[in-house]
Amino acid sequence: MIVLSGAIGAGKSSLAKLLSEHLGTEAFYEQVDNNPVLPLFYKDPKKYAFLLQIYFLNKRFESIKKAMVQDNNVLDRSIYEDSLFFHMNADMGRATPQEVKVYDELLDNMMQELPFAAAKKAPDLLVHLDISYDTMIHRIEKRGRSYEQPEQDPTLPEYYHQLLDRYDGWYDDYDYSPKMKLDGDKFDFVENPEDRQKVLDMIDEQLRQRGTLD
Ligand SMILES: Nc1ncnc2c1ncn2[C@@H]1O[C@H](COP(=O)(O)OP(=O)(O)OP(=O)(O)O)[C@@H](O)[C@H]1O
Ligand SMILES: Nc1nc(=O)c2ncn([C@H]3C[C@H](O)[C@@H](CO)O3)c2[nH]1
Repeated sequence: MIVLSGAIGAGKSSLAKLLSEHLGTEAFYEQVDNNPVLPLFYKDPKKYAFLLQIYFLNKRFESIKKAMVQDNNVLDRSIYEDSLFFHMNADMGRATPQEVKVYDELLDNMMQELPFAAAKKAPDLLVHLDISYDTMIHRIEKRGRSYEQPEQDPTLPEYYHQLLDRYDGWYDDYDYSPKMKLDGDKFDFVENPEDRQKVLDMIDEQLRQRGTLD
């Protein structure tokens, strides 16, 4: 299983599609457009942060169980990033210490139940898409989900800045599996065929080193 990570609009879903087609495997996407809690969360984060987190945790767990049955299936966000989001929101006063405790214990408990707890303890590779604030905003605008637009809510730019800051430390500390970082500002793997090929070559190389690609 290959896991993609990165902030909002980093290009995870786009790369998941590209990579899974290239490898002939299956991609598993985060529940966004059909997520009934996400718009509620952006409208009233304090009320819905915990519920949204439980929603994502449940869906993520379901995806991981399906994705891990075959080498090189692609997951478009890691379960570890859910926790990053939630702890950031909690530090912003949007969840109580009790909610954080329940979440952390539930996550811990669920992780122990994953089938790979017995054999493979983690993804085969984490591919992190690193983007700047300007790229993030540009992509959020390009994609156009109404509740994510900065003009909808004057606190969103600060939320996005904080998220990117946390991601830097998170990637440096991540040690559950081999990892690689791609410059998401530089490589336009969505529009530019040359960039697409370069990115796929870099990932293939890592997979060969891990023994999951011939
Ligand atoms: N490397 C790239 N170069 C140019 N455009 C890109 C790149 N990656 C993504 N995009 C564009 O940015 C937008 C967001 O991309 P995508 O939905 O893949 O991001 P994501 O990381 O899955 O976001 P989220 O976590 O919010 O779901 C899309 O419009 C996509 O076409
Ligand atoms: N609060 C919160 N916790 C999460 O675990 C989480 N995971 C994703 N998201 C939001 C970011 C994008 O708007 C959108 C798509 O990634 O969903 C989250 N929000």
